[in-house]
Amino acid sequence: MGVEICVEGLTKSFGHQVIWQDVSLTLPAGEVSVMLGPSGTGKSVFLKTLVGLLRPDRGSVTIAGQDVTKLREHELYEVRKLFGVLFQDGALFGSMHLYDNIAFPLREHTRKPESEIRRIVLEKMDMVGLIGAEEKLPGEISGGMRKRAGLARALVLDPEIILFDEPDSGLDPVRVAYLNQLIVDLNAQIDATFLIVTHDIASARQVPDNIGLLFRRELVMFGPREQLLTSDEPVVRQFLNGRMQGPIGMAEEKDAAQVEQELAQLGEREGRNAKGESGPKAATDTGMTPRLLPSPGLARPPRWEAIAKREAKPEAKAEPEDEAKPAHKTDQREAAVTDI
Ligand SMILES: Nc1ncnc2c1ncn2[C@@H]1O[C@H](COP(=O)(O)OP(=O)(O)OP(=O)(O)O)[C@@H](O)[C@H]1O
Repeated sequence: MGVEICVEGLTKSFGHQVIWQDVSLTLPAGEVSVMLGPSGTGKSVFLKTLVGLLRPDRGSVTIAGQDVTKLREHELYEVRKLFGVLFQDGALFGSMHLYDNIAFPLREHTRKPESEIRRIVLEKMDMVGLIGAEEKLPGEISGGMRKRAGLARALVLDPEIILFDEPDSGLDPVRVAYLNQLIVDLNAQIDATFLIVTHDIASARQVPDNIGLLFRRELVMFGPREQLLTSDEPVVRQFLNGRMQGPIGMAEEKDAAQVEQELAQLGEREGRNAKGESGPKAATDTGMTPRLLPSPGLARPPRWEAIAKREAKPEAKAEPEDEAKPAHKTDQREAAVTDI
């Protein structure tokens, strides 16, 4: 299960406001990818464009041989069946019990008998740890439970692709940790292609196979997790370390002189020069974070062995030919598999 999503030269604007341009990347089938970026850089717009809810100005989104951007409404309806989407608040119907909320897509899109619907709903509720909460209303449960109910609903049509829009927003750190484990376990079980938009750096470091970063109306970088975690690109380093020094400002971009001065000061502390290039002591915040593994007893997808080997020798990734490049200029997956 799981299908590849191939995005090429995608540009989206609203009126004169360009949201992002020339975005190219491949979300590999069955893998987990995370999209990061400061607020307002168009991550949600990107998700909506993948599902065909928004039309781009230029470019293509190829899924299972079809360019989503060119499809008519009735064709999009079919392609959307490949997707499960977990919206920020779970997007549950407030007046429906969880059971009916989760059964909703099955009743809307299939002709399955109620006995079959019951089997599927209970199976998905079990997967997200919600057995026993069938009769609860969304208003009676915690935010974490609402997210899990939204996830169960996203799963009922057995999607090949699951999009998560800030699944961790509004959750405490412990609930986020449980949710991350659930995401990793689900991916191991159903092997669908996952794309997660998040602001939670700890999650972005541990959960995905691939990370992308949107900034300044473009995709700064997209590539395997270890390449971004060890990258010297100033925007990537600033974002993954959640600090003020660097090109990303409070509300807008900073001017070049200010960025240079900040990075020089930071570099003095960490042994790097103003461009962010590494010196002997620069490893402080570019280290690898251990990957979150599926729970014991879950079979790991076949790609895990290759990824584990690759990550076991991240120093090999630091060599120039293996460096993550701006995603629209090179195919990151080629670089990713060179030493597997
Ligand atoms: N339908 C729309 N019409 C006009 N502008 C829109 C529309 N949808 C989004 N935008 C604009 O696109 C920009 C990007 O919005 P988006 O919600 O995708 O950002 P984001 O990166 O997901 O932000 P956050 O991290 O804060 O959720 C914003 O300036 C927003 O106002």
